[in-house]
Amino acid sequence: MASDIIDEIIESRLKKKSRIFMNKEILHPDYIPETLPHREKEIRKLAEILVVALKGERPSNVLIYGLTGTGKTAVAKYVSRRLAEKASALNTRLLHAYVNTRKVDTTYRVIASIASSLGLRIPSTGIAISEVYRRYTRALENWGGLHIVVLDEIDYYVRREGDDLLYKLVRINEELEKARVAIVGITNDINFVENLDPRVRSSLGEEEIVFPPYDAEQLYDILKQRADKAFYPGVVSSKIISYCAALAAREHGDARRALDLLRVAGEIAEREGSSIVTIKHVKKAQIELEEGRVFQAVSTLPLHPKLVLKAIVELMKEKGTSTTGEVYNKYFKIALEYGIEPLTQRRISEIITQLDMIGLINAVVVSRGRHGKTKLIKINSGLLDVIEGAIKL
Ligand SMILES: Nc1ncnc2c1ncn2[C@@H]1O[C@H](COP(=O)(O)OP(=O)(O)OP(=O)(O)O)[C@@H](O)[C@H]1O
Repeated sequence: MASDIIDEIIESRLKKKSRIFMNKEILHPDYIPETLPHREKEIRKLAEILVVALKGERPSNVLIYGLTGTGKTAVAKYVSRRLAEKASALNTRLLHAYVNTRKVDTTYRVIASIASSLGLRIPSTGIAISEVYRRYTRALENWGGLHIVVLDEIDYYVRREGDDLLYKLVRINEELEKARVAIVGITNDINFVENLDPRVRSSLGEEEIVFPPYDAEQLYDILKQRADKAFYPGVVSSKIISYCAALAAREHGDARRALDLLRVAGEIAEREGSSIVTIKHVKKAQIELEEGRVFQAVSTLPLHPKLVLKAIVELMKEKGTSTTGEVYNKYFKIALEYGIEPLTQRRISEIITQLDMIGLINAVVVSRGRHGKTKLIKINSGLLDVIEGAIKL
């Protein structure tokens, strides 16, 4: 029986050609288009810093910041790839490495990944980090060229592993005679830089480029360029593109979010057997994406914030709203039920503020007359089930 269902799905999905997507890959966040509209200034600035590499000189290290989805990764990959292509045509020794240090999550793997772009094969375990580093330095020196190393999402890495590796990398040129390394660090956390070791900060930020958020018109152009190649003609009207652009512009001008919205709206249209994408599909996509984000945010919370959220969910279900004191009492009980030592009320107040900042709850300060102030805490009722489902203890 079950295999019949599978056969049926395979038959209907694989054999039926999409009427919506001509090439869905084009809407994928990792896809880098031939041109990046509205990033000409940033491309020019990064290329002007790095171009000296083609003359064999070491470019300054660069720190790129800007909010999520402002094209930092796309621009850094685009410029370093184009320079490497040019270098190969000119017979100049220039190679580039790109590592997302949030995904490649240990120091060992980060250096191994950087080294692999020089053709080094580092075993996945078994040698000391210092040895991997030594092999990388030796390979650089034997090769004698310029290595552009793009380290994306470095704030995650530094929070997790500290800034030792960055320190080593920005100092590596002192150990090298023939080869040179230039670092391009990318982060969307503006405060991150302030917490760096001052020596790392001054070397890494020899040059800084700030990426501003996109406005609705710029997002329109970005979406239009991708939509023209991703969808069959007539499937997505300019009204739909404007609508997605306006929604994403309202939420800090994030191109990734705008593209996700368009892609998911297309998927919903396809699932529903429609031949065009409508505003209704975009609205549904918005809900689907929001639920996905909330689920992700909740499931990656540490233990105590999860317990606090569980307390708030239970109070929401019992009485529709709650105060800081009630949340603490409930949290206290739940923690004991799970055999976990409860934190102080003060820590719980901080956690409530953090949950509010992430947008999982809504906390408003209210006066209780002589009894001072408290917070009224609520959860958007549309998200209650998703949040509850995501709290796994
Ligand atoms: N100017 C642009 N033209 C075309 N596509 C763009 C442009 N800017 C961003 N994008 C696309 O938006 C998505 C997100 O961009 P990107 O990954 O570069 O953002 P980011 O600033 O690095 O964000 P994050 O901090 O989340 O990594 C990618 O699919 C990228 O191709």
